[in-house]
Amino acid sequence: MRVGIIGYGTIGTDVAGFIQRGEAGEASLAAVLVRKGPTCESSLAGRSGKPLFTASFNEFMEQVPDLVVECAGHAAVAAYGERVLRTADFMVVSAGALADEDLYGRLLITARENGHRLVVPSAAIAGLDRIAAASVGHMDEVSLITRKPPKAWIGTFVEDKLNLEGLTEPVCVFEGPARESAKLFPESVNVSAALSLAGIGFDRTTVKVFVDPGITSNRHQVVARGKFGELQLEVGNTPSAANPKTGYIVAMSVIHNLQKLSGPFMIGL
Ligand SMILES: NC(=O)C1=CN([C@@H]2O[C@H](COP(=O)(O)OP(=O)(O)OC[C@H]3O[C@@H](n4cnc5c(N)ncnc54)[C@H](O)[C@@H]3O)[C@@H](O)[C@H]2O)C=CC1
Ligand SMILES: O=C([O-])CC(=O)C(=O)O
Repeated sequence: MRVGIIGYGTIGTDVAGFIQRGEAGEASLAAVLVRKGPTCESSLAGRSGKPLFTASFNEFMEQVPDLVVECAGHAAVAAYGERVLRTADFMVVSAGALADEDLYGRLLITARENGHRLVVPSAAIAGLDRIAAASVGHMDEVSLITRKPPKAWIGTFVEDKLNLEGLTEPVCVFEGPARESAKLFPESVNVSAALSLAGIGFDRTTVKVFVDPGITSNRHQVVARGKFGELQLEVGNTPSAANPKTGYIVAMSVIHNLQKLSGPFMIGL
């Protein structure tokens, strides 16, 4: 399976490294779409030889990837999604982009018409297998509480509202439906979108977001109730050194999905 990556930041670099070290099953790395490009990173050699680094989307797609992994943010999903799905499967890490109903609808139609798939990995959250199965029946509630340390909010609008360095207590910076949280925190609460897509949708999934000076990991608590029974879980993701908003687990989850999609055995669906 030939893979293309859009975005060579924190997640994209990790994903490329895992693939080149042979850790992504049968997947090989065909090309990386960067914003300004070809860079010195074109020296990234490994299992797939040297993948093409390019800033040209056409050149990128000419490498004929079977699957494109988006690791570049909401705008990239909107800019490239339909064009990717005409010729390849599309794995969307920036799942919050799909809170735009119109975009989500167009991506699904394009995928269906062209025989490709839109794939959302679990990424920073857990339990989507159970939530998705549970949503086959009636569900009463799916809720999420996301908490991240102050440094994870640097560079977001939260920085303008709070003195991040001076916080001594957790502060709730959002409470409402997932459709709003996914749009309001494009780099930080994509988990609310993945949870919504797995379960009862963006409007019924409820979300609270906290800046919490008392923690060192990025924490996501999920509660769900319905005909299936109930689920309560909490994950604590180690923040990446390169970007404290993002947990290392995100790239690992992408790699696990590449293993599933390219190989003979699937688990954790
Ligand atoms: N689903 C989930 O659980 C999570 C999703 N995310 C999403 O993943 C995105 C990426 O996260 P990081 O790698 O930590 O961010 P990052 O800021 O370290 O890297 C993003 C990279 O994408 C590049 N880029 C942006 N637009 C591009 C374009 N049009 N073409 C090519 N490259 C482009 C940037 O130059 C940058 O190098 C976040 O913005 C967020 O939306 C992040 C963490 C968890
Ligand atoms: O990595 C995390 O813990 C979650 C994250 O940034 C997101 O959902 O966008």
